[in-house]
Parts: sequence; C-alpha cells; structure tokens
Amino acid sequence: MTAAREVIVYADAEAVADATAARLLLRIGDTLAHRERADVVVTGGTVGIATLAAVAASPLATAIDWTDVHVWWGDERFVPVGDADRNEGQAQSALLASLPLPEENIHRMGAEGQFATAEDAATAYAREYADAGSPAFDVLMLGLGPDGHVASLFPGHPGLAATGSPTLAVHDSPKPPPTRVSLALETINRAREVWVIAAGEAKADVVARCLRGDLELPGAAVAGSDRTLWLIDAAAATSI
Ligand SMILES: O=C1O[C@H](COP(=O)(O)O)[C@@H](O)[C@H](O)[C@H]1O
Repeated sequence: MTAAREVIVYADAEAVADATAARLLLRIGDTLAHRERADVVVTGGTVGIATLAAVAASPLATAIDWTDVHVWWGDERFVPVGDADRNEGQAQSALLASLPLPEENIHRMGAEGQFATAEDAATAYAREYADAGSPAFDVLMLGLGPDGHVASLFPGHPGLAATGSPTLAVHDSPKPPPTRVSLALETINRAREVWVIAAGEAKADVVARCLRGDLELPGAAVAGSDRTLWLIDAAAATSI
C-alpha cells in the first residue's frame, strides 16, 4: 500500500534546501529514537547538493549520532574518482567531509577505474546493499531532471523497467555523462519515505506532469511505502 503524494511548496530553491535539510535531520533523529540505524539515500543535482550543504550548516546536525547513520546514493555517474561529475564527490565537499561519519557507513557507488564496466559497479553495489541486509531506506531523496528523470532512470529508456536486481547499469543516458549506475525503480519504491526535491521554472511543466500521474515519466513512478513528499519551490509549482 502506497501513501498519497504530499506536495509542499516553498518560496525559492534556498528555502527548499533549508527546509529539506531540517526535515532530514529531524527524520534521522526520530528514526534513531526507535531503531538502531538510519539508512538515508542522498541525491546529486542542484537542489540535492544545496540540501546537503544546508545539512552541514544546520545546528540540528550536532544532535545526531552519526555512527548509526548510513549514507547511500540513488545514482552515480560512471566516471573516475575525482571527476567533478561524481555525485559522491559533490556530496563529500558539501557535507560528508564535515560529519563524524565512519567511512564504512558511506556506501559510494563504484567509479570508472575501480570497475571495468558500469555493470560490474552495479553488481558490486547490489552486493553491498544485500550485505547490509537490503534495508528499506528510511529516507530516499531524489532530484528531478527537466525531462522527468530521477536517479539515473530516464523516460523512454530501458532502465526504468529493469527488475530482478536492486541496481542497474545505464548506458547512453540522454544527460551526460552517458554511463551511469542507478538504483532500480523497485528498490527506490521499497524506501519508507521518498522525497522528490525540485526548484525552478524549468521544472514547472515536468512537476505538473508527474503530479498528474504521467507514468512515462520516472518521477511519476516513485513512491515511498509510508510517505511520498514533493518538496518544491513556487517557480516549480506554477503549472500544478
Ligand atoms: O544527473 C542527475 O540529475 C538529477 C537532477 O539534477 P538537477 O540539477 O536538474 O537537479 C539528479 O537528481 C541525479 O542524481 C543526477 O545524477
């Protein structure tokens, strides 16, 4: 059973990032009050990385016992470590470097150079996820591309329908870089809470199409088992 989508509109992109950061930190605290660990999936993208920077700046971050928090990614660009396109590198600079988070709690997707192919990196990530007990993620954040993609699941691309493994390799991505690793849709939808975060006029049409349920768009197909939140700014909400 999937909960209905809730849409929360903030004034601008900065407010989306600040409010999402505060919400995330409170959610992690609440989770750790009744479970031994919290599993959180972070996202790349403009507002995704701004949200991580807002977490780093928040006084609420000091109230969390980070040794019980595990960080995962929804997708990654299959380029070498140190490439500016790496979602994990951007997250490292924006947030992870400033947290007392044990290295073994940071579950990065593999890079070109570490693995021969994106398939190998996807398989290794699936194994890492299984070794962790295949957790239902407590919070899974997703940016939304102007084409309606989430993670590295693109509209009209075969990866959207992939089943049988928690992860997949993506080739010929319409957005560069072309080779990527992604969580599969069915893994995303096992999360307790899925939060789609988007800001800006360029996202207005696609936000409206997703919220109308246009299932050609990956953004319309994601949902958490407990809660699905769309955290957007006024500009991205103009066509709803
Ligand atoms: O390529 C990607 O793009 C999306 C959205 O990016 P945005 O800059 O339009 O917000 C992001 O969520 C995804 O993780 C990333 O790999």
